[in-house]
Parts: sequence; structure tokens; C-alpha cells
Amino acid sequence: FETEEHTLRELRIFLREICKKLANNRLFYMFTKPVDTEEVPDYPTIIKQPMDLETMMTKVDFHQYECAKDFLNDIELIVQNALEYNPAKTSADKQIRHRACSLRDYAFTLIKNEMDSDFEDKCQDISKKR
Ligand SMILES: Cc1noc(C)c1-c1cc(NS(=O)(=O)c2ccccc2)cc(C(=O)O)c1
Repeated sequence: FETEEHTLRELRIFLREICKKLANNRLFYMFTKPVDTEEVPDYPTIIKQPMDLETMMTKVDFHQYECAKDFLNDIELIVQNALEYNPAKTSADKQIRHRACSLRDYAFTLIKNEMDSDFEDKCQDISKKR
């Protein structure tokens, strides 16, 4: 059990670093905070499961990720929300869709390059058992 807690602690340290790198990239500024419903009043009528990088950092701290796959599922949620809410051919919508796709590629590549694959396997085994 102690080794499992140690493994999950290491995962949280790693995921905080990934979250910080993504949030510090100016390209992804609009994904760093929840979409402001004052600014975008119809957002909650269209997007039922909002997600953003600040919320993800809080989820790390609340032990709500037990493997990198769960973390990447929330990245994918940010991406899908942006694609759904911004479908138009306008340059503004195209730009946010492009940035959402870049966020996905950055996050998956960062994790693939910086994470030991058998470390992720160990985390997924722990997660499945719980
Ligand atoms: C994200 C998102 N999904 O749909 C839309 C639309 C956006 C989105 C929302 C905002 N305005 S905001 O007040 O909700 C906000 C500001 C700063 C960080 C996070 C959110 C700005 C932009 C933008 O492109 O600048 C985009």
C-alpha cells in the first residue's frame, strides 16, 4: 500500500509540472481558466461539462487523477468543448479550434516524451484495483 501511495504521489508531482507548462504557454491562455459566463452567457447552455487547466490543477491536488490517461481525458474535454462551442468559419473560431488542437498535441507529446511508460502502466493497475 505504501508503495502505491508513493507511486500516486510521484504521478501528482509529474502532472502538476505538465499542467504548469501548458498553462504558461501564451498560446493556451484561454484554456487556463473556466470560460467566464459573464463574458460568454450562452456557454453553459451549449457546453455541459466545462473543463480548464486551473480546474485540472485543483483535481491533481484533490487526488482525482490516478493515471496520466485520466488527465489526458480532461485535456480532450477542453479540446472537444472548444471545437463544439466555436464551430464557425470565422477567423476567431478557426484560431481557437487551432489552439485547442495544439493543446492536445502538446499535452499528449509532453506526457509521451517525459513519462516512463511502465510508470503509467503501474498507475493504471493501481487505478483499476480501486
Ligand atoms: C476557451 C473558450 N471556449 O469558448 C470560448 C468562447 C472561449 C474563450 C473565452 C474567452 N473569454 S473568458 O473571459 O471566458 C476567458 C478569459 C481568459 C481565460 C479564460 C477564459 C476568451 C477567449 C479568447 O479566445 O480569448 C476564448
